Amino acid sequence: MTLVLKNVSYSFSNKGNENNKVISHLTMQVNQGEFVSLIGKSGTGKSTILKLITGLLKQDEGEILVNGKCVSLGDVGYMPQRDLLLPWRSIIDNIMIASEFQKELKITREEARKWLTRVGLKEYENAFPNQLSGGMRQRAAFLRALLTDKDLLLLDEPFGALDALTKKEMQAWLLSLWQELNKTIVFITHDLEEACFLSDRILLLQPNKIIEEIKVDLPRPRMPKLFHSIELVKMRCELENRITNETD
Ligand SMILES: Nc1ncnc2c1ncn2[C@@H]1O[C@H](COP(=O)(O)OP(=O)(O)OP(=O)(O)O)[C@@H](O)[C@H]1O
Repeated sequence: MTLVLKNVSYSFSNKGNENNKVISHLTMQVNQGEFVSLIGKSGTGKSTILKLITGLLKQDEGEILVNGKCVSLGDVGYMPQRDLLLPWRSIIDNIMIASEFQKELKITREEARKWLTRVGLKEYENAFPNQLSGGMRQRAAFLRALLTDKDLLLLDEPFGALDALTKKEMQAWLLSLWQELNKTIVFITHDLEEACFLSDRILLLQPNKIIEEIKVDLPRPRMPKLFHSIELVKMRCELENRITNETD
């Protein structure tokens, strides 16, 4: 599974107005099995890029190809920034929803329960989304995205609403699953440490719409103790400088 964006531009309104372009001549590639994070200040267009990849939005110009073919809605696994759990279905039924539509990777209720246990939601399988905290809903939505049979997963700040400890657990868990399930992941985050810890590459979107690439050469498998390593701390500082310098 290779994702390619070639010369992609998008404006929300006044189409064709150069000054209003949210995405301008963006070219990027994500290779099979890669973990790539998109970072950048608020409003630089990160979520818009994911919506373009899913097919929820259609680019004004350029091409978006998965394995050489144009993407259409439903080709990729997507966890949007707002969780979008179905309010009338219990948590376990929300998790099971993908299984109802896909041929491969069908999971049984028993398996779904095991997954819920792994994300600390065992007691909530029969609860409804409005009975859960923001962080719990986020974990359920994350699980739902993960348990699709799609090779490409687009995750928009999946751990944004989690407390620091749960977040560290979920990050380590995501890495082990990413390897186990051989997924390709595009991940949005504002947490620079998280981007360093998880990614093979980081794409930094600057407000001037230039995209910078940073390779993360930290060895794998990565364990939480890596957060305290000099290499990761240095990389985090460098990213922060690159983000702040841009507007200086
Ligand atoms: N539905 C919309 N209609 C009009 N403009 C929009 C819409 N959604 C986003 N925008 C604008 O497009 C730009 C990019 O938004 P986007 O949500 O992609 O940024 P982001 O980098 O993901 O931000 P954040 O980090 O805050 O989530 C912003 O200026 C935003 O105001």
